[in-house]
Amino acid sequence: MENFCDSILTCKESAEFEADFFKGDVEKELFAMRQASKKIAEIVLGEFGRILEASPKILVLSGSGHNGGDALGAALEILNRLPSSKIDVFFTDKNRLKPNTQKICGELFSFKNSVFEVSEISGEYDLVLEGLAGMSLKPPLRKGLERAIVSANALSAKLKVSVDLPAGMSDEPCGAVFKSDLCVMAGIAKAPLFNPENRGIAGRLRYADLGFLPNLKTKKSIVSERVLKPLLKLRNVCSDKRSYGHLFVFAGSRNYAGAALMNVKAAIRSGVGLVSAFVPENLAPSFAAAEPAAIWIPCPTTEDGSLSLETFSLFRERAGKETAVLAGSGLSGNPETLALVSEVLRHTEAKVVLDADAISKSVIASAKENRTLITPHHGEFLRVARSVDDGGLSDFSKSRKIAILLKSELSRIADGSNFAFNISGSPILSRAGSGDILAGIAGGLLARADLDFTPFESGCAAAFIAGKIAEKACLKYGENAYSSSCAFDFFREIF
Ligand SMILES: NC(=O)C1=CN([C@@H]2O[C@H](COP(=O)(O)OP(=O)(O)OC[C@H]3O[C@@H](n4cnc5c(N)ncnc54)[C@H](O)[C@@H]3O)[C@@H](O)[C@H]2O)[C@H](O)CC1
Repeated sequence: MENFCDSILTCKESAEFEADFFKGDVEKELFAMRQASKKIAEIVLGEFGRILEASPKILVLSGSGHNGGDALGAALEILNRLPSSKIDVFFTDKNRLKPNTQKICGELFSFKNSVFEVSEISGEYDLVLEGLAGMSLKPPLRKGLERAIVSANALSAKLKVSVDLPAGMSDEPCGAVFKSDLCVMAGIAKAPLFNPENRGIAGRLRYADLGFLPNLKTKKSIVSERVLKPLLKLRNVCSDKRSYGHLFVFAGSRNYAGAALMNVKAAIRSGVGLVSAFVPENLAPSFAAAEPAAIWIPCPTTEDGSLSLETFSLFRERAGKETAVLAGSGLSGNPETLALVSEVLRHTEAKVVLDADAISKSVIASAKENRTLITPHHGEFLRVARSVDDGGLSDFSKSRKIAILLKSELSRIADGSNFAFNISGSPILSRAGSGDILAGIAGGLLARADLDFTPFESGCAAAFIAGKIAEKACLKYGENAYSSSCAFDFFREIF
């Protein structure tokens, strides 16, 4: 199994690793700093250029460490790409800049008509790049830094970006913390960003992989874009649809019809060879018109319009062909429908994804060990588990031997041996339909015989892909004027 995750280290571990890796080699450090600066600028302009002006007014907040150098370097990169930018720079201690920070600072200030030093943090900016302090911050905060953080938090700006981690955030609480909209972790993903008490402070998290951190097996990790590698391979020329697996979907009901269609469309676009969807009989014709590539199986329903237990015989006629089963999206909590899902689980040898209503104690009791992924949001998870904290997630996955993709603004994937955060995506996903698409991707990937993903891997890949689709969709639609059904246009841009 390829490792699809990158390590998370504490600030202390990161500082120790970097000290050992760079061994004070200033040229090597400068190279890393330029790479970090470039990646930060690329993320800022690539993803958020849409909300900045063509001539942005930028404030750089620089400490004397390398964090400051990265922020100054990012401003320099932005200036090179948007030459009419106006840049103000505030230093906490200009006389003590580290040599590389000093060097980048000199390069930035050589643009005399565009770059100015300011002695206080005030005014209005399009973009704030905060590099006041990073992983080497030692509590308690000195007064100057604390004042700078407080003033920066009071500033009005379209986008506040913290470099590596927000100033004031560290392994231990230090007091004031810079509040950002975006945080670009440089070289190493830092643990404080993932502590529950810090969630939300740093805004959207992104990772600038500088390629110097080897794969260290850490307790917690972030999903890496390497997860896409198997999906970017050319398909085998001597293959047919069966080579890519067959997903059986049990989804939709009278009140939640669209969920089934979302599941199926997402699964098909995840590359699975065949999808058979068991849906309420009255919905099948319109679904077939909307997605003719799927096999729509009209199924008998209960009085309230959800799949009835009689559907089981339709499954039995086809059983054995499925390489994965996806059940639950829009299915309703009707006990008869849940009994159907339990019965299907008892009679399939395939891997399983359970979503939404199918995340119930009775259904999970029928799931086979090490073959199941559940995709709950917090409320759904609390129906079957005691706690949504990291420990609760690990304990549940370990004791039940199932993988969990717990959806939230920072989704977590665990399977008892592995624990990963997914950082792709944005609040554009906080709308109806996102979960159905996510479950469809997870089901589609899990069914793909050619990939042979574990439930944990398919959870990681699905969360990462759904997030990346959201990032691409934002560029076209912004975060508001968007519908989940537009997501299908963006699969091709990801893999
Ligand atoms: N190691 C490298 O060569 C590279 C690292 N990169 C990234 O740079 C930052 C870390 O840089 P570092 O210089 O180690 O630390 P900081 O920028 O966090 O500097 C700390 C900063 O804060 C001041 N400070 C410390 N404690 C306090 C306090 N209690 N109150 C006030 N101020 C405090 C200290 O004086 C410094 O000014 C990290 O992101 C790395 O990944 C580059 O990307 C590449 C090269």
